[in-house]
Amino acid sequence: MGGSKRSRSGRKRANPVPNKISARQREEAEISRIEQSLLEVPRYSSRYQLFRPNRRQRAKKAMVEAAGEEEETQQHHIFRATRFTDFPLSSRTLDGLAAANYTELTGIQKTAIPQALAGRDILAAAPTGSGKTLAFLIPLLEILWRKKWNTLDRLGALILCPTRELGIQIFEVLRSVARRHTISAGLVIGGKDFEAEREKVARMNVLVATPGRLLHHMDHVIEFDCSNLQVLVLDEADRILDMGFAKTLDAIVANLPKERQTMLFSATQTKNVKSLARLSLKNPEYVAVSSRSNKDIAEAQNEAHPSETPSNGDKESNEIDVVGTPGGLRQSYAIIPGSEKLSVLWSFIKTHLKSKMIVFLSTGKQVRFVFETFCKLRPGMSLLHIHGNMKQLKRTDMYDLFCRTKSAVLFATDVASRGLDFPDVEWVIQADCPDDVGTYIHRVGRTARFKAQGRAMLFLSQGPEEAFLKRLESKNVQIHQTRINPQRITDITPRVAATVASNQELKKLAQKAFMFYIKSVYQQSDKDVFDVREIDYAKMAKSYGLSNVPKVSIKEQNNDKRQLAKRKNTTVFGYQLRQQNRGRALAEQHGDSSDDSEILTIRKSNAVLPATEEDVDEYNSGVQNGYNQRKRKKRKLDLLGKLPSANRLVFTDDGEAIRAGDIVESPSDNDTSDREHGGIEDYAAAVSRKLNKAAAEDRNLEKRRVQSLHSRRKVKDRERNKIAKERAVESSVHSISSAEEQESMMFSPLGEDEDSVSTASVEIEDAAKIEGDEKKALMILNS
Ligand SMILES: Nc1ncnc2c1ncn2[C@@H]1O[C@H](COP(=O)(O)OP(=O)(O)OP(=O)(O)O)[C@@H](O)[C@H]1O
Repeated sequence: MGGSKRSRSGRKRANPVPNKISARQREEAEISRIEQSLLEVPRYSSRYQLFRPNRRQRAKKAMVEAAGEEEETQQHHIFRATRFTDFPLSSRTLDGLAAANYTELTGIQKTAIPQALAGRDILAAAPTGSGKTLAFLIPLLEILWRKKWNTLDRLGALILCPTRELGIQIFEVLRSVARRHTISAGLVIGGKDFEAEREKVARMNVLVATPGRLLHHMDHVIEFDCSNLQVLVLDEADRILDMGFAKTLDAIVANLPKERQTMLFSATQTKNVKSLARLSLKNPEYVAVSSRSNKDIAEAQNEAHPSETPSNGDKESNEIDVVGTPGGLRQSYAIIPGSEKLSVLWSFIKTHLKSKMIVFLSTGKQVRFVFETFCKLRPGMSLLHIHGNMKQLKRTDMYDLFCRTKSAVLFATDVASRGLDFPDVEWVIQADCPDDVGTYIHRVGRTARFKAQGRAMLFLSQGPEEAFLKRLESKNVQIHQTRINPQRITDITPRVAATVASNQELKKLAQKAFMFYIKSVYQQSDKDVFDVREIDYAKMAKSYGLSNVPKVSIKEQNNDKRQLAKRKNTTVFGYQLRQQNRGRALAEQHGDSSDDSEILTIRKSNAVLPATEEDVDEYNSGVQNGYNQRKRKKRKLDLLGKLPSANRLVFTDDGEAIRAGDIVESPSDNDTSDREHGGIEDYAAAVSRKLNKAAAEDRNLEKRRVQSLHSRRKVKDRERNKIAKERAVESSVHSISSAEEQESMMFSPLGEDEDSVSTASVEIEDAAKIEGDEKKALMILNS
């Protein structure tokens, strides 16, 4: 056909595209240029190290430093980048970033992106609101683009995050920066239509997912193939790696190829080698960036090496690396009596009517109670609430509404504490003390995001909670005391009491909020900070508008996981895994189990329980196990005549905790004979008496059953013998049987019949009747 065409005029025209490069060729040239420049990206490893260097590595480092090579590697142009355009990125990604108004790099983006682009495993820690999302999304897009990923290649990248709202948020950012890429991406989170997702999930190249829902797809969608996965990202990695998600994560990782790039991001990064080992990281780069002036603080952390042992109690000190709070954040705390918290909170809201704030509370029940009560008291600004047990649609509505609104209060559980990027939040109030420093860091991180300023206020109850300040101090969290002027506090207790008294629903809610709060304090593992015995129950109940203190009983279990594990001859880890399956406990912890009973039974656990409703959703496989365990336990209790354990703690109406074994109940009680005891020995004797009595009853029952079985069998035998005897007579008449047979029949068990007469007279009468009938029949035959 030739390389040229003729024009209409007949003149020979040169080929229009002899030198023009096709789009494909251009892209290939771009890929090879980028790959070339990434070949030289040096590792940080001589400065940023996750694992303690061995002697040889230390010697090598010393040599490198002596030769001044260290300086040289850090001078690589990629480390001097300040804008996205300084990085070797595809024009597709750069266009997407520009369109979304991202131009300058943040600290974590500067340090993490080059290492990630070079294909290395990464453990990244940077303060909240410092742009970690882009730090993993950009490399992920680039890696798939360089590999020319398309639909036929199936799943190429997977991003796991702990909550649904965070999943939605990450997906939105992905959509905005990947607008010029041709890959497909999907969002897989709980609370959405599974069937609708299942059709699409297998066709996606990138998935943003919560662990439970993803595992559900892995288990139920045959076509869902992850064997080609290139990149795995764990956002809020320490949360996903903790005990709450352990089982699900392990199951997910088992479905993924070992040859992949893994990236972990969080503001409170885990350095626990054991939990990291589950991800099979390959020589990971540890990238930590502090808030202050966005400078890397890896040098300071070089000495702080990860713990090899699972921690007990103070989780942060061993496992979690806290890289500080955002630079624009001012933090303060106030010490107030627990019973005055609601009044102080109300007064605070009333003096900040134009602000946008988040109020964190421990349980879903408290969130609902405070929200409903404050709504009724009408503070004069919008009130919203979000917690794990809300319907997903309502949850998303609340999230959207709070994002859009300029001034409002959002009452929330820790479901909203991680990763969420609500714009322009001015205040974060922690009305209840957070579980640990990690939770504190994430909660306050909902304000002062990126370059914004923000304020955080922590309410600590007088007493043990003040010890939380020491925890913050140990992690260099700068926090200042604010003294509350009593003159400026409006005591809302009478108004709350009147509102609660006039509304039965609210009263029930108040009771539950009270009980679940006590329970949440009791379940905390840091006993120096959280102590139920220090709570003034009467005052606390009064502040919730209740005239009586709701009864709360707590079943105490052994405090020490290790001891328990030892007794059960299992590892601590094994014990913790079993603990996670307690689905109901999870639901209760976050507020909204369906248990309406007045008396709440609390089982203590030191295991870190999943924190959100989706955990419950996602651990539904575990729920069945928990249910069976509870059923077994209930049967055991029934056997004990429903006697409680001697170690159980029971709270009196005055809030005093006493052991069940030490209770002397009133004579009016039904079980007085057994329960009137003054000490553990009497109590044990009572239990043992009860058990012996139950065992004796069981034995009698069994004896009677065996006896009746015997007598029935004898009657049957007798019947059989009668018939046999008849047949023998018959055979002698007709000469059918042999002589031996006749003999055996004649001497067969006739003697026993007499014994059984008394026990089965009715049957014998019948047998005699049959005998007579048969004889008649024979006679007729013979005649
Ligand atoms: N390079 C950038 N330029 C401008 N804005 C940015 C940049 N990187 C991130 N941001 C903005 O900063 C905010 C916080 O980012 P992001 O949510 O990624 O923080 P984070 O570190 O993941 O926080 P958290 O620890 O709470 O999850 C977002 O609003 C995001 O749009």
